[in-house]
Amino acid sequence: MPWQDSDVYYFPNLFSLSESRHYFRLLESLNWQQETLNLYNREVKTPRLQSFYGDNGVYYTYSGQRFDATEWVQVLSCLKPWLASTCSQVLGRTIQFNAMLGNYYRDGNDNMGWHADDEPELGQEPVIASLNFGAARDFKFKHKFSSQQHNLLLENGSLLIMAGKTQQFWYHSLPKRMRVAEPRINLTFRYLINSPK
Ligand SMILES: O=C(O)CCC(=O)C(=O)O
Ligand SMILES: [Fe+2]
Repeated sequence: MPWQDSDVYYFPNLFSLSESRHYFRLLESLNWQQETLNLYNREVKTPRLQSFYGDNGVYYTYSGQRFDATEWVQVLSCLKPWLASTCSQVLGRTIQFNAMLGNYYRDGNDNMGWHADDEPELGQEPVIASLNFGAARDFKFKHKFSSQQHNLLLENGSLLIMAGKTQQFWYHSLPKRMRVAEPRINLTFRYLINSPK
């Protein structure tokens, strides 16, 4: 995408309709959980389900809680090297992933608020490869220091890659869409640099 301070690529139809359906069905059986977060002493349920897989010992911290990765399962072990080589071709350097944070949006009410994936464990200029299955949903970008905004429709069977300075300069979000009745599964493959436990 030709946006300033960013390195964003969108590939629709990376998978055919029947491949996407097949993946959606397989991915429905990941260990989806609705996390409860403590925000200002109130217990708040995240407005979506999440799952977290990764190499042995990989974890991430979020809102003061620590999440340890579940061991890889077959569908993810297959997607991971294939996605890493796809990203390596796109970016022209070797890309690896050691974790996958998944999001399950049950319908258009489920959403994700504005954030940047800029935690220290993601390192400088992280590469985040995001696969989309099921309902098409709007995905928004908002520049951190100017008024620029962009909208991308993330369709069934598509890939979004965010790299370079994207997380440093932009927030992104997945807003509610009341008219969407179907579920959506999103997989974000990442590389986490963990300090020793
Ligand atoms: O569901 C999406 O496409 C957004 C996922 C996301 O931004 C994240 O997991 O950090
Ligand atoms: Fe994100």
